[in-house]
Amino acid sequence: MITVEGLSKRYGRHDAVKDLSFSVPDAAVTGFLGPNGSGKSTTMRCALGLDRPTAGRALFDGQEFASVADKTAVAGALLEATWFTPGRSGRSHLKVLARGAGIPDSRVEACLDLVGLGAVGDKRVGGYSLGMKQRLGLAGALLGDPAHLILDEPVNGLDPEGVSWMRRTIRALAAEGRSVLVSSHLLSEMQLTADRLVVIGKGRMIGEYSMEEFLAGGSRVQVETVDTRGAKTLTESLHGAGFEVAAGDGTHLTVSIPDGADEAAVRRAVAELALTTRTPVTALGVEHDNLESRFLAATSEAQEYRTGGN
Ligand SMILES: Nc1ncnc2c1ncn2[C@@H]1O[C@H](COP(=O)(O)OP(=O)(O)OP(=O)(O)O)[C@@H](O)[C@H]1O
Repeated sequence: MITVEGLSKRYGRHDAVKDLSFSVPDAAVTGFLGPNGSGKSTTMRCALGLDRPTAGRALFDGQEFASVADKTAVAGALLEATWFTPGRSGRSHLKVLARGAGIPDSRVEACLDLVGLGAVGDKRVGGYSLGMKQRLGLAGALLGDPAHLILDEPVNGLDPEGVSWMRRTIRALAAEGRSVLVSSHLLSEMQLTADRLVVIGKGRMIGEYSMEEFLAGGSRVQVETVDTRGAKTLTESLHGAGFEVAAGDGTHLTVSIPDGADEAAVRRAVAELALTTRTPVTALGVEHDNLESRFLAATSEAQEYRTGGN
């Protein structure tokens, strides 16, 4: 387990992260989410001792990384600015890392195969695509067969097949018992990859949740009627039955499903009211919040950089 305790990092007068506390349990994938500039990379660097926190600490099974003897067996990291010598081959890059850490060359071959670079291991890293570099970075992180993994934007630059491969690999690495902390801006992908979420904004904690908890509630029945008269009639009868209804564009209704309510029962109740009020309906279905809509709602106050007009 990785435990982050009251971590703060100040650059000059700017708090990059402030009093972050969360945990990254074993045998699970913990997604690390936050808008651009919210402090994810800073937190990861501080946890790994690559940056010195202004306050607080990160513990790997109770020990600070700086005081761990066998670092490669404790934590492996894939960070955004992973540096490669362009003229060196992927295999030779890993061999240099492995020798520095007293890891046998046989492990280099195993890691190259694991990330699917076995056939191109002798090619110069300078000729690798961004996706291949991400794979090589992951191979480097896995050399010491670490108990904990810290991955900053690992799907960055991967094509759809690569993204799906990375998801399966990350999940398999966690299933072997590792704790995995992974950041990504690809929220639909994160929804499929992570078991838990740590959400931050402007360097502060927003919350720590199971994926289920984060996505809970937030579902509604969407109804489309043929005309505005029907929509009005149905809205009135839904109100009469105690439902919360938001009107859409005249023929569209959104009926909230209360937290903990049986979705199918609410959908049936809406359909029955449409029938009893003789309201012709062209569409009726349940819609769920996804990670993206939940994330945007959770971090709306904490967006450091916004797109013009939004
Ligand atoms: N070395 C540094 N010196 C000064 N400020 C820094 C430094 N590193 C990061 N920052 C600032 O700290 C804040 C957090 O940056 P960080 O890169 O950790 O965010 P992030 O959540 O990883 O962002 P992104 O999602 O864009 O990668 C930002 O305001 C950034 O400008």
